[in-house]
Parts: sequence; C-alpha cells; structure tokens
Amino acid sequence: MTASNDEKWIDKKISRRDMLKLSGIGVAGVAIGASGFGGVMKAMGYNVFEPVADSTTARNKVDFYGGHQSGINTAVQTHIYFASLNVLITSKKELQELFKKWTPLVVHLMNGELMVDLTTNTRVPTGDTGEAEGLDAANLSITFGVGPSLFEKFGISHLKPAELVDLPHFPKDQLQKEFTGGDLCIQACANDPQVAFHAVRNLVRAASGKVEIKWSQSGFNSFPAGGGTPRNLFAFKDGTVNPSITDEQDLNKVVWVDKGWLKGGSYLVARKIQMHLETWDRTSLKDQEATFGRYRDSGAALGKTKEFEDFDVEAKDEKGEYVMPDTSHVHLARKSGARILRRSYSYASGVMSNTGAHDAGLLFISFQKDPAQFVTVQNSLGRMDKMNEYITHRGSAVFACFPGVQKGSYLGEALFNAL
Ligand SMILES: C=CC1=C(C)c2cc3[nH]c(cc4nc(cc5[nH]c(cc1n2)c(C)c5CCC(=O)O)C(CCC(=O)O)=C4C)c(C)c3C=C
Ligand SMILES: [Fe+2]
Repeated sequence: MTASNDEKWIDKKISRRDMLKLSGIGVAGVAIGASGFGGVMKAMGYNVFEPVADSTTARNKVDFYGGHQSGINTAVQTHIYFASLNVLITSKKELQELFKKWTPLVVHLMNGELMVDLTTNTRVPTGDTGEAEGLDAANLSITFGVGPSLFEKFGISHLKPAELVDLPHFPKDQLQKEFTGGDLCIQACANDPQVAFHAVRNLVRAASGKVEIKWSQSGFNSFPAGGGTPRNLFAFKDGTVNPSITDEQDLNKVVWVDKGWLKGGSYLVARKIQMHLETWDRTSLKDQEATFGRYRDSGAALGKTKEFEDFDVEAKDEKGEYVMPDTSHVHLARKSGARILRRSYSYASGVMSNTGAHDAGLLFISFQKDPAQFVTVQNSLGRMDKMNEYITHRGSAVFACFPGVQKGSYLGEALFNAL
C-alpha cells in the first residue's frame, strides 16, 4: 500500500462492522506480521501509543473528553448496566496502570468501535467479545467512581475525601450485603441494552484478574413517543423536578465538587429499591396520588394542572389541610431543602424466590457534590414517607466519580498525581 493510500485509510472512520471485516483478513489466511498488523491498526485509527480521540463522525455519540465524566450531565438514556467491583490487585502502580489501560478502551466503546483487537489469530480469544457488532454508539456514557473501601485497601486513606463515607443506616433499610458497597463502580448507560452491557463486560474482561464484579444491576427507562418524563413501575412520572443538565451554574451548586483532586467530579449514590408492585396494584388511585403528592396521569402536583407547575408544599385547602399531604413523598423530599440530580432506572429481575413476588423496583441513582445532600433528603423521607408501605431498600453504595479527562490524560489522573 502506498503512503498516500495509507493516509486515505487513516482518514476513513471505521465502524465496528468495518473492523470485524478487517479482522477477517486474518481469518482468510492472509499473512499479516506484527508490524503489518500494526499498520492495519494504524489505518483503523488505533495507534496504541497515542491517545484515542472522540470520533467526529460516529452516530449517536456522547463525547468522552471534557471537564466532567459522561453519564452525569448527559441526557438520560433508555438503559443502564451498573456494576460495583472489588479490586483484586494490591499495588497503587497496578491500579494506576489499570485506569491508564481502561481510558482508551472507554473512548473506543463510546465511539461505537470495537475494543482494540490485537490479534487476527482465530486460535486465541478475540480482543472484543463482539456482541455490539452492527450497533452504533447508542449514546453510550461510561462513568467511573471509587468507593470508600478502595482507599483503605490501598493504604491511601489520607486521600479519601472527608465526604466519602459509607451511608448511615436509615430507618426501614433492609440492605443485603450482596447489593451493597464496592471498591469501584462502572455506570454504563446507553440507548441500547446490549451496548451498555457490552461496555461493562469488555472493560471487566480487559481487567481480568485485577477486578471482579461484586454486584450489578441492569435497568431501563421508557420515554413517551413525543418525549417527556418517563414513568416508573408505579406508573408515575419520575424525574420531573431535577436540576437542568444544561445549567452549569446550577450544577456547580448541586452536583460538581469544587475542591481537591475530585474537583469537577461528583458523588454517586446508588440504592437498589424493591417496589412491591402487588401491594401497589391493590391501592386506589386516590391513595396512590396521595402517596406521591402528584397526579398520576398529568404528573402535576396535587392542586395543580401541569407537570412542571411550581407548588407550595405548605399550601392548605379551605379545611386547613395540606393540599399535598405532609406524609407524601414529594412533600417530604421538597421540605428537606436539599437538592440532588436524580438519574434512576427501573429494573425487573424475575421473582423473589421466597415470596414469588416481582423482584422489581428502582435502581435509584443520584449525583451530588456531597453525599450529605442525599442523606438529608433520605432522613426527611424517614419513617414518614407514605411510600415506605410500598418499597424496601435492598442495596446501597456511594462512589466518588472522577473529574473529566482531557486528551492525553487518563481516568483518575488527579488522584494518582496526589499520591
Ligand atoms: C433520598 C432520595 C430519594 C429516594 C431514595 C427516592 C426514591 C423514590 N422516588 C420515587 C418516585 C418519585 N420521586 C419523586 C420526586 C422526588 N424524589 C426525590 C428523592 C428521592 N426519591 C426528590 C428529591 C424528588 C423531587 C422533590 C421535589 O422537590 O419536587 C417523584 C415525583 C416526580 C419527580 O419530581 O420526579 C416520584 C414519582 C420512587 C418510586 C422511589 C423509590 C422506589
Ligand atoms: Fe423520589
């Protein structure tokens, strides 16, 4: 191939499909030596010695590089695959190498490309597991966080931000160890469930022997045809009152950490909350609406007509009773005075083996500049929230999500620079 041809190849953006076809060169038996394959890799834009760029031509692509990680102020996608990981390695150097290794792989995944496939030899496992072949980037976002236990494990407790502590026990919590905690998390969200799963699967596979999945949960959000707020499994619009993801000033107040190595990052709180659908389905619509303090169909606050109309939690009717009951979920959440960015997904994972009831609910996820914001809201809901009759908190975790990555840098660099 001439130099000019080579350049033409380099300019060409190559999709997952093209990459598999090229990998097929090896399958067809054409001999490509190590340097030859390096040339093919280069032609594909995969130079292992250079940082990988965000594709400018990929369809449905979320950018990787920027001031913040993707998956926080990213428009909510239809699917999530959330994984909480245990770290098996013990040296700080190995941990740093792991994040350096993951960084370009994440860019490839978010570009809708296959992970770097260093072999065309069909006698060895392929670099990418392949199930995202033919699918585009599907607005994949990938968010990494580190849990409190990671700092203890690596003897770097002095770098653990004071805010990063396990959440306190809340009244009515029935947490199960198998859905709680973790050294690291990977939140993969996409508009295709297989793209989200493929991302986590391949990142964990690339770190084989270094990490293991402690617990994971998939989830979904279904948006109305014309757009708008998705409904949760209790059929109520969920996500109406939330900071705007385009209002950076407001996100600075609510979401982004403004000090230390975590500056530009955020804290992720995950709660796996079972929703007792059978009990809910036996409840009258009036009681359901009193539970949330909103109308089911319109999503408006009780006493209002439009979903996004503001309301006064203290407003009373002519009988002197709260228009929005003071035991309702929204009344108590609003009265807490704390704000968080909610980014939750419904889940349905078969049945509970002990009861035969649906194992379904909400993978509640919120981002905040301090986990104390979540704690304030949860304490306000406390024992009073009428919704407690219909839910059980089963899992819990908190993670510090790194700031965004600039080209040439890698995930978590600020933490490793502080070592
Ligand atoms: C501690 C934080 C919260 C938990 C846990 C939580 C669980 C939870 N919520 C719903 C459904 C709805 N929540 C709604 C509003 C709402 N919820 C929280 C916080 C937690 N929810 C806040 C801060 C708010 C906004 C309050 C406000 O200021 O108006 C609503 C109403 C619509 C909306 O605004 O999104 C619904 C519906 C479920 C089902 C659930 C656990 C399973
Ligand atoms: Fe809520």
